[in-house]
Amino acid sequence: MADNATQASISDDLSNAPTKSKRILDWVKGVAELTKPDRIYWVDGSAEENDRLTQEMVDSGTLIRLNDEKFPNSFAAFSDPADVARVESRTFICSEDEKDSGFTNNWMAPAEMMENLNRVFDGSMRGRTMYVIPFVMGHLDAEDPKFGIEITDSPYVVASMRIMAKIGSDVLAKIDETDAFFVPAIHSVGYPLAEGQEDVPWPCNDEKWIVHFPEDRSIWSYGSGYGGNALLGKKAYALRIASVMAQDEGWLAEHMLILKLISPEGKAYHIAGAFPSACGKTNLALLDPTIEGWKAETLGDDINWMRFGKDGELRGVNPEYGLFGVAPGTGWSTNPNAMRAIEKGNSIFTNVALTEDGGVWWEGMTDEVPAKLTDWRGNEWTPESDTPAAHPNSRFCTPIDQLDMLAEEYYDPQGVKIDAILFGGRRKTTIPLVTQSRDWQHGIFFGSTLSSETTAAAEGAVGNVRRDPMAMLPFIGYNAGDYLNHWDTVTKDHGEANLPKIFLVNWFRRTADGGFAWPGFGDNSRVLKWAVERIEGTADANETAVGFVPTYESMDLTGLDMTEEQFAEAIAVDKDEWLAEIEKIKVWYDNFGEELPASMAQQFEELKNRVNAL
Ligand SMILES: Nc1nc2c(ncn2[C@@H]2O[C@H](COP(=O)(O)OP(=O)(O)OP(=O)(O)O)[C@@H](O)[C@H]2O)c(=O)[nH]1
Ligand SMILES: O=C([O-])CC(=O)C(=O)O
Ligand SMILES: [Mn+2]
Repeated sequence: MADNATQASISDDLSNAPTKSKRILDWVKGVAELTKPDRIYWVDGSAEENDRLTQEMVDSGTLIRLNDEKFPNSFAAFSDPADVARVESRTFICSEDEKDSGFTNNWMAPAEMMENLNRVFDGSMRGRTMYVIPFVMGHLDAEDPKFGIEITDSPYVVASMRIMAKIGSDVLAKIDETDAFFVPAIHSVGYPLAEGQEDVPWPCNDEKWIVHFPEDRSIWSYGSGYGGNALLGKKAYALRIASVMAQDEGWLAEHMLILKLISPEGKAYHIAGAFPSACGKTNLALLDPTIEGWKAETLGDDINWMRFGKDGELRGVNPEYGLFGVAPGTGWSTNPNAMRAIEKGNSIFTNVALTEDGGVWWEGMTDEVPAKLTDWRGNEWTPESDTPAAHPNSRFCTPIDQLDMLAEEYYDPQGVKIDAILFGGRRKTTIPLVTQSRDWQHGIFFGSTLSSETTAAAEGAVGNVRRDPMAMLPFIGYNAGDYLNHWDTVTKDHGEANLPKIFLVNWFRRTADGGFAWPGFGDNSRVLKWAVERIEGTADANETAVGFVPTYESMDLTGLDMTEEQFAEAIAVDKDEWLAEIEKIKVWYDNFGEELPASMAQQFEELKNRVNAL
């Protein structure tokens, strides 16, 4: 399109915008002047619009429509093989002062970063449509709704954001009506099209920038179309920017699932759990308890915004509308609830394998492995192939209300009272199956020293132990020392009685012969039962140097073939392992320097003394 004609069409798109807000129009206009798209499209969020956009993506080869009988209204997408996960090395927190970003984040001075961004975004949307997506994280009728507007040149992002957040006309109307603050979030895949140039199914750029400006609460993302890099309501807003808002406003934005566990007597407990990416949040959130009479319902599988209620209790809300779950390992035997939700359709799968009858498959979905598949790279695949059929970080993106087990409190803007918090990671050794903290401070210590072997959810080597405080290492939008301090100060005045009990869990410990020490998945309900019985004061525990672990008798192992010796292996506290762990914690804590809260330094000293006395 000639430049004059493009400009005319852009000004039409602006004058026909569904908002009269000068603030929004000026911003959108400015982004269009920089990125130079062919047109601007205002996303209304309707089903008709989604049908149109997904059909366009089918026609252009970005999406494959799945067999409608097996997966209605569902699509598969395949990313560029170099764009398969969050890119932590290219993720920045650009505070004015470097100190406010801290050692866990990449930093660049805002002015210098803006020079970069102005360079890469200049003309980055040429030949494309610029979509404007108004969205809200959490409830539209919350007391203080958290709005955002994402500008993107990726229709895949529009369709995925529609699943993950509440988007469209109602949201824009509410922003207008209340003149509300919104987080401006700008995303470009960084693949402009020259006149006549043909597009590729998954446009992206080798150069990537995932940038957050905490002071003005804005987000710029360039070069990737994938997951947390591109769906900016999720990790970028609901964790990185929200953690900064939470620090200012006195609440907590956390990387946690929220589960409602109901006892045989009908008493409900709400359990939050912070596990690093690909360490079991979605699976626990969709738990199918294996113990008689206990039931579970889901509130959230990834993000938990916690505020203090009027009676001083800590309440949690899930700000998302969809599940963005790791596909491999999600199957009929491990997670039937996810499978039932997925089968209802309305989903986008990314980097899974395709079956011959127009369905999808991934490792662990069914016990039987299909004889022939098309793998995530588009190659023919058989069980003899030596690469996985689905990428290890392949994902299903599915509306959360398709879960049969969704708790009714999911719809309550006040959220639920959190009774327990679990911190968990993936550790082959050292960390017992479950440990209750000695008190609230000791629980924060659990979180601050949380560690896990790295997974495929982020680029880089898999399997190295790294510290991941509160499972927030890649998501704390400010100085990590200030973040630990915020956990401490924001909860200080509320008293142990109002605060949740804290537990450290490890579903991934290995036995001497290399197998898992604990069966995991639905059997994790046994650990949750023990935890709520600890809250009620009815379950026994042994006090160890690292906290309270269950006695063999106190853990309900009915129906499990687990001897006392095997259980002892799962909960063992080994002096040599802990001496080594203490050394590693020291190295980790040294990073904080002056910023380490005194209370955590003290917890560390106390742990050291207890372990040395073993
Ligand atoms: N052995 C074992 N594996 C588990 C258990 N729970 C989850 N997993 C596996 O861990 C992987 C990731 O699980 P998810 O529940 O998707 O992890 P997540 O924390 O939601 O991941 P993100 O969405 O990246 O934040 C899958 O391959 C699961 O099969 C468990 O209890 N035991
Ligand atoms: O953000 C993503 O791409 C997916 C996700 O949930 C995570 O990595 O924790
Ligand atoms: Mn998940």
